[in-house]
Amino acid sequence: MASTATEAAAQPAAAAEQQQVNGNGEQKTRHSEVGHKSLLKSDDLYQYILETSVYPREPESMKELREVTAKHPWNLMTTSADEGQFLNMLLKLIGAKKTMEIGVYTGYSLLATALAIPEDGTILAMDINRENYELGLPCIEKAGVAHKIDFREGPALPVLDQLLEDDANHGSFDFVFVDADKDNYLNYHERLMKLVKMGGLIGYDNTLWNGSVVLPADAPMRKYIRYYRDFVIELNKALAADDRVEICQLPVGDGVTLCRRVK
Ligand SMILES: C[S@@+](CC[C@H](N)C(=O)[O-])C[C@H]1O[C@@H](n2cnc3c(N)ncnc32)[C@H](O)[C@@H]1O
Repeated sequence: MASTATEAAAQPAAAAEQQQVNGNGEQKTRHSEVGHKSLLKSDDLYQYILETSVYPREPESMKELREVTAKHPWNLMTTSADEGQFLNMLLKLIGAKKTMEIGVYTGYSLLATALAIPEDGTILAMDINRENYELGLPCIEKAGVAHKIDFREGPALPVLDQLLEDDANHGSFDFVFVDADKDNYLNYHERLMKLVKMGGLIGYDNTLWNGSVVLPADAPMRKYIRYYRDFVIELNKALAADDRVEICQLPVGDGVTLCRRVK
């Protein structure tokens, strides 16, 4: 179960050791630390993407929500602006109408979704914490898209089980974004495979888990990174072996794996 407090304790992306050869031909170890959680390990390149392609096109309401979130102590949990732009484009491309989000926090990915779906589109949004959702809600209301959102406070798993009791919900969702407790992703997956329509998409966030998926088990890692690392590795293997979905793992943000239901 994710602890928001421990997630909040997250520091910027992990420090990286780089081997470099200096002018005298000597091997040198350079210690570098990037100040963002994108897996693109260059501040300059990442900033270039944000400043060239993301911020100039970011809707005003998303900018406001990002700024509100930046003042919150757990702000490292938020979906990044480039990932928000990606989700918004993806939802438009697939023409998503009935959607779901597990893990809302202050609502940046939720607003990216709400702005992408049509006027009569819906988002069933779940989070154990309503307070954070309410922090971003004024920006969502100002954008005129709050009517699309059905927010449920509490753990997501029982809500999914409840949905499954009604046959009408089976195969009915166009898109689901999962960005919550990593130790439950496989439990979500089994349920979502029944709730998402054939050809529908599930996006799992943080599937590269701060780069820790390729670190040796005994490498130094922050406590919460270590705790979820094995769950994320297990998820990635399970999704790769699951013939009910086509998959595509993208190095956007902290890694997003898209699953398209085909069975
Ligand atoms: C990484 S944040 C979500 C970020 C969000 N998508 C955004 O764009 O800002 C993870 C969220 O999952 C929520 N969460 C943790 N466990 C949960 C559970 N069992 N059910 C629903 N939400 C949960 C946390 O309260 C937290 O707000």
